[in-house]
Amino acid sequence: MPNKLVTENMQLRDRLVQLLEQAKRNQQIMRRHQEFDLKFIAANGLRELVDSIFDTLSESSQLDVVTLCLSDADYDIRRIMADLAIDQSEFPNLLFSDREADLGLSLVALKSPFLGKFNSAKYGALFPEQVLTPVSMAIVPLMRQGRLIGFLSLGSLHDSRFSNGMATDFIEHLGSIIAICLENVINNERLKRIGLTDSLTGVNNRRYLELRLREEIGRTRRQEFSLSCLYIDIDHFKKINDSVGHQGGDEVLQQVAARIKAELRLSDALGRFGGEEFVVLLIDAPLTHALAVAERIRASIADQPVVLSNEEELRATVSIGAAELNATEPARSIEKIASELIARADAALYQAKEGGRNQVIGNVAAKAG
Ligand SMILES: Nc1nc2c(ncn2[C@@H]2O[C@H](COP(=O)(O)OP(=O)(O)OP(=O)(O)O)[C@@H](O)[C@H]2O)c(=O)[nH]1
Repeated sequence: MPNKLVTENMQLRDRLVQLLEQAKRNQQIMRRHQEFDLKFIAANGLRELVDSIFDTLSESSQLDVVTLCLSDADYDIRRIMADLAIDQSEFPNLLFSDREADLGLSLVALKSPFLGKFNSAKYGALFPEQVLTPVSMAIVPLMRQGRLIGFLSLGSLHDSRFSNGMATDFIEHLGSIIAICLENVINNERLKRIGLTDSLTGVNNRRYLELRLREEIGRTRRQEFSLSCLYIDIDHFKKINDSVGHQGGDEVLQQVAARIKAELRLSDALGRFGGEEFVVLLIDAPLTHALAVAERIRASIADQPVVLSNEEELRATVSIGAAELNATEPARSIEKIASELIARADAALYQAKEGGRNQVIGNVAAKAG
């Protein structure tokens, strides 16, 4: 009898040790999950979130390949990435689907995680050839408010890593956190763009230009590089509206904005300042450079007719005034310096209009004074 008790006691002790170990392991897993959550939630913007999804998951979960596929039928997310100067080639594992149908039925119908062997016919779209081909995988649909916004795909070169019947709680939780964070950063970027973008032409608006000008003046003061400003106005725009209608006029505005943008560097800033007026900030550019850019813009608009959506063609021209920030500005408020720079470019524009339009004038006198 005592022997039986001793054996039972030992068995219970063993069981207790096992349970304690299990509890410790669970606690470690929980802690790791919380670390994931915190990293994703703390990501400051789209680039940081995508970086953190790939780095954190590949390293901490020892996965051989992680891909993220986002539904982007309107090209909206890719446009946001371009505006944020995020080069898509930096993220070969970030994929986009233009249409759900392109992903195949088996994927679109997936409403909860799938764990199992990799099957290229069904899931090849999520692990394209340029990325590593896994042996086993977990595919996690990313859902927001009942809508599929993409897939997170985890792949391993070991066939036992993911198999049918494994618990999916953690993976489901991971999917919902990533879906919320993605939606959040993308919506934030959309909001920023709405507040600082001109809805007709898609270029920045006046508010953005004014904020950016203040920033650039501050930088110019600290680093002593040059900053120039172009004030661009479409000539006789009232006549254009009168001849092709307001909608045709809107199309001219869009095409002029696109032609100006095509002549600028990525670091320059273009904004629609008012009706048919645009302002460009040329970063690290003295007046001579600004005049050359302005001349290219003028020619790119005057030399090619604008073709409207109804195929009607018309000639448009612009007048441009240019001014450079005076590097030896006495210490005055940034607001004052900003408004004077714009006013000097505007004064040069006035001279260009007076001089017969379709021309560029630089505010040389003001620069010297
Ligand atoms: N289609 C369209 N027209 C606009 C928009 N905003 C302003 N306008 C028009 O732009 C015209 C500007 O005319 P004005 O300021 O008289 O100048 P202009 O005819 O371009 O003549 P100059 O600048 O002297 O060469 C007005 O007829 C406005 O109604 C817009 O968003 N769309």
